[in-house]
Amino acid sequence: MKRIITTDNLEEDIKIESHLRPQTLKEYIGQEKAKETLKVYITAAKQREEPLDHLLFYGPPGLGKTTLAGIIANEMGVNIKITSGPAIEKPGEMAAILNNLQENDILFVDEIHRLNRQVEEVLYPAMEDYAIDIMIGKGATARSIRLDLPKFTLVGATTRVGMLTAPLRDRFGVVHRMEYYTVEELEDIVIRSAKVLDVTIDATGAHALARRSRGTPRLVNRLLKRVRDFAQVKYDGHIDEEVANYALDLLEVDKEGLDQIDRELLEVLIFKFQGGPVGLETLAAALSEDSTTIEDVYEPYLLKNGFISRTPRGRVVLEKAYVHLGIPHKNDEK
Ligand SMILES: Nc1ncnc2c1ncn2[C@@H]1O[C@H](COP(=O)(O)OP(=O)(O)OP(=O)(O)O)[C@@H](O)[C@H]1O
Ligand SMILES: [Mg+2]
Repeated sequence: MKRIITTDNLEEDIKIESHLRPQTLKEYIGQEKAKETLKVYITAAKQREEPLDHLLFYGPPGLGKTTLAGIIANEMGVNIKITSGPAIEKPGEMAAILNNLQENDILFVDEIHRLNRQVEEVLYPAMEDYAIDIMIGKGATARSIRLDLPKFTLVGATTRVGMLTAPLRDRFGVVHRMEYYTVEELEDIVIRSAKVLDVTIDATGAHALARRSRGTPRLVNRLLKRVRDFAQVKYDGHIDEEVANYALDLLEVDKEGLDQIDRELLEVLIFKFQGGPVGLETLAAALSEDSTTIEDVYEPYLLKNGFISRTPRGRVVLEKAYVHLGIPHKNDEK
């Protein structure tokens, strides 16, 4: 079964996401700290007619990294070239991309932690000196020549900042961690999206969707889209709390935004491992999931919301999980 609250970019999102993407910093809701500093950098760079410093955004999927990169290009009035770590296989491909940029352009590299080492090395001089070194000739006559590049800004995005090599990370002038959104921010986002999609939603409906969206704009938009169908077919096209809850219950997304898989993870921790601590690999095996998916996709939300915690000896379940799942907890053991 496809997980509705996966934060992955599903095919259904791609169709609507392009419409729903805010185009300016003003329309971009939340991430106040990032916005404040970006505004200053953008204004300063424009005044000096220079490119922005290289920027790295990291954080869980669906929090608006790609959107923000597009907005920055927009606000700077420059072009953006979009690519991703796994898409570039050879150093020559990276060199060609860089060489085709125009002055002050933005190169957005999604999943930048997945660049291979040789490709990554092309970026070092490019980021530092706006130049690339290319080898010409072979064997004894081989030599390297330096080719100047237009001044550009690299915007990198990653869900796994820990996997970035130090030389790459150090070349970013600004490193920003994306935060989960508050319920209020998600309400604003979903109300805005509803306008774009031409559906009516009231404050109670927006609240119901926002609460179950795990702090993630991509999810609140996806839930909106699903709920819209229910509203259209079973109600008169208007989304209020009742419609939202009805649809979300059918989709098995609970009031804390947890779905079947989250609950299963918690139950496995509780029943199979007596609440932990249990190592990531062991947990992954018990769930038949791979450990990176657990670490990148499931855990961040559970950690952030106090359902589990990470200890040096492994993951442990917290009180809140027992309460939420209605499982009696043997507190006396502690
Ligand atoms: N701050 C925001 N305000 C309004 N809408 C937002 C905001 N951030 C993200 N969105 C919406 O959420 C969707 C997902 O955002 P985006 O694709 O930028 O996430 P991402 O962090 O790049 O995810 P991934 O890591 O999967 O690439 C977009 O369609 C966008 O409309
Ligand atoms: Mg993205």
